[in-house]
Amino acid sequence: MSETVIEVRGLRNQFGAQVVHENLDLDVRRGEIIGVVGGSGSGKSVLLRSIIGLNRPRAGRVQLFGEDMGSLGGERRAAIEQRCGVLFQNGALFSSLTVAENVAVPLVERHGLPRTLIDRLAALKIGLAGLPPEAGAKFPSELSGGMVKRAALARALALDPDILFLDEPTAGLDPIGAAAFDQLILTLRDSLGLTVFLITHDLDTLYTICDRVAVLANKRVLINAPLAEVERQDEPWIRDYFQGPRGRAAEHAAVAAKRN
Ligand SMILES: Nc1ncnc2c1ncn2[C@@H]1O[C@H](COP(=O)(O)OP(=O)(O)OP(=O)(O)O)[C@@H](O)[C@H]1O
Repeated sequence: MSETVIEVRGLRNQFGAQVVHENLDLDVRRGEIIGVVGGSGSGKSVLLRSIIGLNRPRAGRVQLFGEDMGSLGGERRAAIEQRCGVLFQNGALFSSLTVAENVAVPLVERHGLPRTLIDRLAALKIGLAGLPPEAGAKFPSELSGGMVKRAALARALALDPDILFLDEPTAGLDPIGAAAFDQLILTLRDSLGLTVFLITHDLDTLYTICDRVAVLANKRVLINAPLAEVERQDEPWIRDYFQGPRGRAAEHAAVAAKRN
């Protein structure tokens, strides 16, 4: 079995009286694309933020690459954080910077590299994310929704991460744009050997690119397994989600795509 790169144990998150996670466990293996699903407000983004250290849990522990993030400090922690690239829900690009400048931000912050090298690396990442070279000079407001996602992806790839965290990357894209983005994630995983933690509501994404699916409900991960196994669970949320009309349509589309 492949190495576990993210290990979450006994996680508890609470805001005021609202308990979002209680005794939550999750394992993510090297090289897999894991799809994280759950109802709105079930705590998917809070889980992501807890794993990358932007949210301090009330209890439990998060290990990345075998290191306990709660007890690490300083340079060691920064070195591990650098191995994580994140694409936030809305892209979170700086609107006053061009795409190339946005992609350069992590390179400038972390490396202190010469400017010419930073510019070349930024151009490389822009290409990796499937954008044309001229997109580098544009501002986020000049881009389509799909291009904004790709620009944010280029920035997430800036420091050559081992794990890519994506929070609803295809939300707001048309079906063709969403399918193209899915294929890009798959290609990047295969070519760069990434592990991908992907929050999504997009059933097509689950059926086409995810190796395993983690379902968040009742404040914890109910199941973390290949889709075929998840679908068979007799649990109300899972049944409604996968056996409803949208779930069935996505399944049929995936079967038809594999046949062609
Ligand atoms: N910083 C915070 N302060 C207070 N409450 C918060 C904070 N962050 C998240 N929450 C609450 O935690 C719950 C889970 O939020 P989260 O954003 O993780 O949900 P989600 O599953 O990602 O939802 P969606 O699918 O709608 O994006 C929500 O009720 C949210 O309001």
